[in-house]
Amino acid sequence: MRSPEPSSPSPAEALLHGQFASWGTGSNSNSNSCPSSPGGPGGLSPAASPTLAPASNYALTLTHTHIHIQRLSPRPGKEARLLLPLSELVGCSCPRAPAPPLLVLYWYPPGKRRKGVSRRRQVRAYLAESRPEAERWSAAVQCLLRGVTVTADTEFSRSLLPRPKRLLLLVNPFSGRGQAMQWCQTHILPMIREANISYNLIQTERQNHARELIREISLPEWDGIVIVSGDGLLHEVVNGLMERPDWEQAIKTPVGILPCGSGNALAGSINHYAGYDMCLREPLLLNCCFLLCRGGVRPMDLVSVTTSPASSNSRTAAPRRLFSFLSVAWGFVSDVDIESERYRGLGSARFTLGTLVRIASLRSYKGRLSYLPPSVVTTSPDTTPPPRRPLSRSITEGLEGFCRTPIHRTCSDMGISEQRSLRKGEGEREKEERQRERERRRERARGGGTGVVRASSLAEDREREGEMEIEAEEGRSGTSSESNEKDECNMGREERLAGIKDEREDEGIVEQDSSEMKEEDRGKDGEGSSGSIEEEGVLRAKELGESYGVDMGREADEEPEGCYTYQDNLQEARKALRKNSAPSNQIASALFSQPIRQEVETDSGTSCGTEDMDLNGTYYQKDPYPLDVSRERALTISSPFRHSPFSYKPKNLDQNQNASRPRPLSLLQHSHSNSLPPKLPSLSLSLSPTPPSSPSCASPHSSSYLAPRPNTPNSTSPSPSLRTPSSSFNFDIAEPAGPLKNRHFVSLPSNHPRDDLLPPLDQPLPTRDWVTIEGDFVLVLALYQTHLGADLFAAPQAKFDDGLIHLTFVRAGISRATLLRLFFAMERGTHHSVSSPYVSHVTCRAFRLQPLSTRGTLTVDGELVPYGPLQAQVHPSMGRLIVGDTGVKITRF
Ligand SMILES: Nc1ncnc2c1ncn2[C@@H]1O[C@H](COP(=O)(O)OP(=O)(O)OP(=O)(O)O)[C@@H](O)[C@H]1O
Repeated sequence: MRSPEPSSPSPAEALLHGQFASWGTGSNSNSNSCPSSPGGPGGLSPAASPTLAPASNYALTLTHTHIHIQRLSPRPGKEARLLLPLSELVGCSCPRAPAPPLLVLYWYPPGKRRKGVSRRRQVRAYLAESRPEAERWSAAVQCLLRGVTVTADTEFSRSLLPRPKRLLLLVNPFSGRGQAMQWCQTHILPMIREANISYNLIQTERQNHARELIREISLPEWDGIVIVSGDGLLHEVVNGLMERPDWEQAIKTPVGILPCGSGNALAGSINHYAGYDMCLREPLLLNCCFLLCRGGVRPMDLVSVTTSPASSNSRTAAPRRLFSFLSVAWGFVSDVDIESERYRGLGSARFTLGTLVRIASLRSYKGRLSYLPPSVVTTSPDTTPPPRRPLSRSITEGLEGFCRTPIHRTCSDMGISEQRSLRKGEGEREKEERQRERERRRERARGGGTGVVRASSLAEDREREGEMEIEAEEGRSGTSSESNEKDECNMGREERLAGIKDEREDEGIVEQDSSEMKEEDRGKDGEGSSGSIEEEGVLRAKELGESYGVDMGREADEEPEGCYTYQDNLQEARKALRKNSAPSNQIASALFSQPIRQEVETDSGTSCGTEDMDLNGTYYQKDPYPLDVSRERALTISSPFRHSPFSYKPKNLDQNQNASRPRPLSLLQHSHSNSLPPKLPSLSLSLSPTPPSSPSCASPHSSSYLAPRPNTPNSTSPSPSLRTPSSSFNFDIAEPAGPLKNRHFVSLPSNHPRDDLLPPLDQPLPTRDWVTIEGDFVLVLALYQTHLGADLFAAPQAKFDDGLIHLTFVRAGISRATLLRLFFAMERGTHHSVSSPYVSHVTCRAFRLQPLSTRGTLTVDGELVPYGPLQAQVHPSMGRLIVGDTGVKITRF
């Protein structure tokens, strides 16, 4: 028995006091197995009661915060006391007659404070003297759990209890490793029922199913909408709410998340906010489910994101607006997110693996980032009262025995049709659309696609990084922007031409990375020169540990705090993979299995490989679209969702890969863009207010303050799409990098909240207060929650409703070791202390991102959006999130 040295409550504290007998047979009483949750397996059946005899007697005292349990016989005494905090209870019940008069407590104490050790479910049952006594106790405990004000004089009865909360559970059976339905059976539904919450569970059948449902349901019937999935499904729900005509009211519906995806960023933030240790998988799920049952709601910021139109016919298409609760990512982060789809079977370890693979072939992207720093940061408390929800009908399906039967696809009395025919139609439409898209690409290819690409040697880059770091140290008083500008000025045209010449000489080397390795090895007098260029991207990652070991050591010398070698990084990477408990053979098979080979074949065939060979030169006019073949191949990898959305069976790795959501499975095949690191320091930063001199700068391209600096690459050789000044922003700047999900965008209601800090996407930004940075980026990440994944504490300062966007951007030139270190530090949230002149963390209220590289990936909440200019503004406290009861003053849902 847990005995945290409880002191006996004073009589004044006691709300109730009574004597009970234990329930069960002797020492087995009050174990986890007896009794189980109401109606669940092993539940209390009348037949069971006569065989079980009371074994011990207890005195129970209920206070506002605890249930004090003192064993009276046999062996009374201090050690036979249990203090059961109400904060660890999800519910209690008193089973109906003819079951014996029991008080059943559902207790989920946290496990030991070790990562991954989860809450343990304990069921404690006490036999009351009479049924009314058991019911009185049950009502009293539930009143306390549900925030009903009570005193010692209160006459406790069921009538004091508010009606049970009703939750709409939306389950994506394919999220993460496809365990959502299984976890519903084993963890989620039992706990929700123990908390006396009514629910209606619907399995989504396809993409946008949740979005469509949410647009149409009658919201007052629900106290909350809960996603049993990853962050992607919540993105659908938020946008479904915002697409309703009554969006203003609708978006105030509390939303919650029970993590069954791979990233589970929001769940990680909720877990952190509750003060729990970082955890993954079932422990995380149990924590979040527990918090959900406790039922606290907090305001949550939403960010309105305006993206480029998806259609390539941008003249007619309008920018699209969507709402985001988590992140906008460009470059490294979005690449890893999308490309690691192929490792979906690994669960969250897919991101670790994806990170290693992407670091092995690092890219940079040319672009322009503008942001509006917060002048006065105010968090707006959620003052709006929760909407009243008239009880129109009971939606709780028969709970009794629910867990014994397999869960049906929907447990609903709402008459939601399966829409199978619609799905079929959509499949065909999608196919046609893909065909059309391919045609368009071929046409463009014939016309000559363009790309701005370049590369340089890693060794040179390291040197530059070292210099920059020294500079940054010396001139700490100045900003990194100053040093960058200084760099820019120092870098003369001749030097650049020489650099270009050097790079040209490197042509013919298979891959940029390989060339980097060779150069690096040369720089090391051949030391550790593995020389051989492995075709496997991942082999490269592995080799890096060997062939870069020396170099990383050198970097460690340059950076005194880091006796952190690449070997260490790899060690840590391995540990992380182990921690994520993806079996090593699974990871190995993911590393060496078909998808990657496929990628390599493609690489060495016509797409990336060819492109990467050319990357060694400077800007170049690409040959008519060498990517087409591989692209087509990539695009024809279809989602199994379309084939068997209902099947739910254990998957092996391949099946898992196939069962992933309909995202491009092989974006690596059409990987493309600028290689890293760039040879020429090309960052330019402009701080408004240095307003454009005249209103003639209608186009950001022609704007003086946004115009590329004289020595920036696109000023020397801009790609044709950038060269032509236009009066407005050209959405044709890029095409979507891969098949966008089968999204049909519904026009938003006209009375939507305005982005008052932003002009339309095709207009120049305001001249005051904005900061603009132009150059080559490795990544830009805008985050508004603390976590980017359940184990990536990427924005430690973030709060659900701080009214801020937390921007992290990493500029080209950063070394692989530093980048890897940054990501490992991110697990602990200590990455802000990783000192590198290439890494910046700022907060803002709005930002605009203008990719100038022709291709890349952009994600919003981890979902692919059309590649092109994008802008976003935070709308403080617009939504409401179920975060649980964490001792903070909160509104209950
Ligand atoms: N039944 C379904 N079949 C196919 N796709 C679905 C289905 N239900 C939802 N989806 C789509 O799949 C994506 C769901 O992914 P989700 O984010 O929930 O899981 P995940 O990607 O594993 O987790 P995370 O986003 O945390 O990494 C969403 O974009 C959603 O639109």
